[in-house]
Amino acid sequence: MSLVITGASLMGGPRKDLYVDDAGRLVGELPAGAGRSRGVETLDADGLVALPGLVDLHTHLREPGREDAETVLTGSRAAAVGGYTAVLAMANTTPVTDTAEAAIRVWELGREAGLVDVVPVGAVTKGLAGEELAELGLMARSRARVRVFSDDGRCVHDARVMRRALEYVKAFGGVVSQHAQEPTLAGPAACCHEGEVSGRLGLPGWPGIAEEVIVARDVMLARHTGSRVHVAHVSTAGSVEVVRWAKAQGIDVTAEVTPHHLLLTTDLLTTFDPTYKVNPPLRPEEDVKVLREALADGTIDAVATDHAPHARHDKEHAFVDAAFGMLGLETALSVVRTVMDETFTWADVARVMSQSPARIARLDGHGGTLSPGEPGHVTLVDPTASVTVDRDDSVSLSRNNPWHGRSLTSKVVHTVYGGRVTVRDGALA
Ligand SMILES: NC(=O)N[C@@H](CC(=O)O)C(=O)O
Repeated sequence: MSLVITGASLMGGPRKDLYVDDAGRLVGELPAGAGRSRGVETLDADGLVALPGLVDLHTHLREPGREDAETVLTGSRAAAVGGYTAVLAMANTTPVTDTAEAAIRVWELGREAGLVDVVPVGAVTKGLAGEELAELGLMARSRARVRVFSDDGRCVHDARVMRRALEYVKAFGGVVSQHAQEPTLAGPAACCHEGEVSGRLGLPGWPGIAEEVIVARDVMLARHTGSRVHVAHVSTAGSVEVVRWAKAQGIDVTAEVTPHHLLLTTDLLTTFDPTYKVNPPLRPEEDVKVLREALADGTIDAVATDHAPHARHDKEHAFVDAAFGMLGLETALSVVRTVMDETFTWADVARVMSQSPARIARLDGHGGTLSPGEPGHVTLVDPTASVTVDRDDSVSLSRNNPWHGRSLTSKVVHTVYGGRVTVRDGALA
């Protein structure tokens, strides 16, 4: 059945009706009101902003291995509620996604869930051990069409392995997404940002320089190999400086920032609440300010959630012992809208949360522009809503939600995936 989305403002521009045909493709814009007479399913979007379906470059779905924290199905639900129509599922599952079979399995689970495109990320190295390259070519050529490779959770710290990986993925337009954390500078005990607060609280810290030296090394390796590198969850002003320099040299580098690194700061450590323990750690206000500026000026290409669900028994520990990570899929758009000022337009939101991530991941069928011929993936947002986050409202299996109790601006109301309404009035359809 075809669908008409009526009265939405396209990326904050003029109000139009959007028509999705029965093959799930955007047919084109109709003048407002024209859709109502066509005798097809109608989705009322009066007063809402229409964005191309959001794409998350960095999601942890936990299946296989930790289905008590999240599954492909529950993570897909959280994604849809957050306005996403595609997520890249990180490889640090048990077993690790380091073979074509493992990648196909995740991809199939995503198809079964049927709520978003679940695109597996392949590990760079076998078992994330950082030594031997995983089956990069087989994963790329498989039905799962893997294009993004990452040992996320661990850094590909061996420069020789990183160089090989970059050379290898070049052959099929792949990219290495690096978790930049130099392991001798950020030792195994490090649990938060190294600085004044960690010193005062006596917590072992991980300094910004541990990220920056890897980013600097990797952009040089990308230049040397003529290949493409992506910096996952950039968290410091120094990393931004390196990325800005590298882009100016024409080096093929892209970068993402998480919603939490755009708002939350190191001071939250004083609560000793392990909800705020995340990797890379929350940084000081000075870094947050630079990250926002870099997102606005395009130095940082994308917002990616790093949605990292954890079961209670892994999170509810003393700060030093708790697992790293926080939820993000359901709140990402509202956080971005809350932290970025009015000069950051809806077209900018579409760029950093849909268009650029789709381009970086070489995703088929996520054009990110709502143009005719693109698949009917549409996110409809109420720009005036204010929501107070309640962690128990989540459709994720986990509750490690750092936004609990906070008021955020704007809210995803409906999500349309391939012409099918997956979320209506904020709830799964
Ligand atoms: N981002 C996180 O804090 N956690 C991630 C992996 C990681 O440590 O990067 C996870 O898988 O839980």
